[in-house]
Amino acid sequence: MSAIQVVCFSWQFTVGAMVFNWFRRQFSQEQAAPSTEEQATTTPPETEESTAEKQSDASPEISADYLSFAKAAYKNIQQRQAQSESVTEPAPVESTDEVAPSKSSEPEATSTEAIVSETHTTETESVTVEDEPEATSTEAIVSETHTTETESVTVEDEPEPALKTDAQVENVSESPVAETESVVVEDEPIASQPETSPEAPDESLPFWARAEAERQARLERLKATAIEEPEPVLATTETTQVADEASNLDLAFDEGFLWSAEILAAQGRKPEDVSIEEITWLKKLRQGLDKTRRNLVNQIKAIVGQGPLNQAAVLEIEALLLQADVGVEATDYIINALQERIKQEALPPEVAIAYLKEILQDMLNRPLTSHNAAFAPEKDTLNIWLMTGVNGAGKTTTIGKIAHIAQKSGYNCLIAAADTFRAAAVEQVKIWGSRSGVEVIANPGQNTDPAAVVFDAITAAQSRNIELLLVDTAGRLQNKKNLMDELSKIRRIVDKKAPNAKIESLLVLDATLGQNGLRQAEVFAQAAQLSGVVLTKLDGTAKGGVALAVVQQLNLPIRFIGAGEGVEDLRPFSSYEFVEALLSS
Ligand SMILES: Nc1nc2c(ncn2[C@@H]2O[C@H](COP(=O)(O)OP(=O)(O)OP(=O)(O)O)[C@@H](O)[C@H]2O)c(=O)[nH]1
Repeated sequence: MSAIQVVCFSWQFTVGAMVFNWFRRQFSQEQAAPSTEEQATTTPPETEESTAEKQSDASPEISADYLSFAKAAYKNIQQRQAQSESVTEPAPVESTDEVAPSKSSEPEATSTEAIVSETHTTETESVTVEDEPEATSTEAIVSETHTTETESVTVEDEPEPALKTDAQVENVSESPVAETESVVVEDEPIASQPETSPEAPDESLPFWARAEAERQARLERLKATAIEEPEPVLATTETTQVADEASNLDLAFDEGFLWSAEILAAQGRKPEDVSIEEITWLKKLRQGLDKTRRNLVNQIKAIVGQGPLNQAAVLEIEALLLQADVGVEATDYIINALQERIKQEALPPEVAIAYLKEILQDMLNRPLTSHNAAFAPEKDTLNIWLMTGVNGAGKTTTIGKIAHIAQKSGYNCLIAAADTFRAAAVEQVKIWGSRSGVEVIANPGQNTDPAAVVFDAITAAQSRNIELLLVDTAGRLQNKKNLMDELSKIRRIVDKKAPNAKIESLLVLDATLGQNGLRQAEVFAQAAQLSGVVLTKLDGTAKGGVALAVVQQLNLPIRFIGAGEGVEDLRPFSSYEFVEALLSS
């Protein structure tokens, strides 16, 4: 094995360990594993309860705990990045380029080549594409304040071999924070670890440790049949040690980092499990919902802060919700629920907002009673996700982004370009496929039968042990009947050719269209046996409230949300995180 290959493999290993698995984040709670990757989505009642508690209990002590959590999380992120960089440093750009054409088995590290197969019977077209660097938007900035001087540190998560960040990472590793990173774990008397007292969390413990202890206790009660995998004491000791060290640092975090860390802490996450990718996404989500929040929340806060709701206040809230495209049905529901509680007593604004959060989260989770709570492709099985939606909603982009998440999360993925109605759509999906290093099955002819493409794609998927087949479908045909016929035909082919596959039919909806998008949705709902929604373009719209209208009117769960055009700008939906971002101060 050549030196170049050795470097490349060790680099890939590091990348594999570092890359955040968004699908696994969804899985973990379902499996009741003691990993800390819990999602509020899958346990709404408990999360709601704890959310409300936290909202109404924002004492200075808790704030201080959140701050130490953020510091510890930041330090851990730094530590991981420094470690990863020390391994990746020897890999120069040239060596990656050299290795890439040899088709390494790890597309993430050397995804410089993607093959697009055409389903044309006689012709197979290979397209080599250039390496698309990983999105570098995973950025968290904190300023580190030492007694006499202030130094800015930029941490940039760069799971891919982007040498341009060397300087930044060097900076980090040279900083005083990095110097204190060596963690001593032996002989450190740890008086009260969360693991040792899950039943009655010690009040003197930091907030995140109490949340973790409570979570452990909950899990103990719930998972009678689950495999017990006690957390190694070493890890806990390490966390505590890091937290202690970190809390001694004088760090001034940017608001987005702090808020994101709080959101993760509130879900029982431990500081060492916080990934920069999650922080970056949460910051982006909150920023994206800024317009909706400004229009909606600040005004609602002002109204509910005035005392018990009177008729005029109710009308005002109603108008605000309708303006945010929450829709009539969802608005009625929210107003009724609010009135139920607030008309009798005057609540402080924070408590009223906490209650509003509970109502919204409850609404967003309601479709999960009739659909799977956890949403991720099943490993070692063929999962087929049919993507539907009108042209321009972000369907192709969404397919590309999901393919990217799937690749990074270790799934074998394939795309079927079955939107043959529009020639450009096939080209577009090929570009996205190549960005993620995912193969695209297409038919070069125009207006060819989309069902034939789907048939070929399933055949290819079955012969190659593909775990996730993403099918792009046409969004606009000459008339509604044609559209319905085509979607029904595709569905028939899928059901017949892959009877054991796990099938999802996802509607991609453009949030900026608000209520108009929902009217289109109804057409698709009839034709495509929809099982979920992907809400795109939440960034920069004042109509973020449409998420509530979607679940209320369609009774479909939101599975992903998009908040940007980049490949990293789509993530699995968490009702807890969405509501927190929507209603945060
Ligand atoms: N701001 C923002 N733009 C997005 C988002 N998702 C998609 N877009 C943009 O929306 C436009 C349309 O996206 P497409 O993926 O081409 O939409 P489509 O539904 O496949 O439409 P056709 O390609 O016409 O079939 C593109 O310019 C995307 O970059 C998002 O979450 N935020």
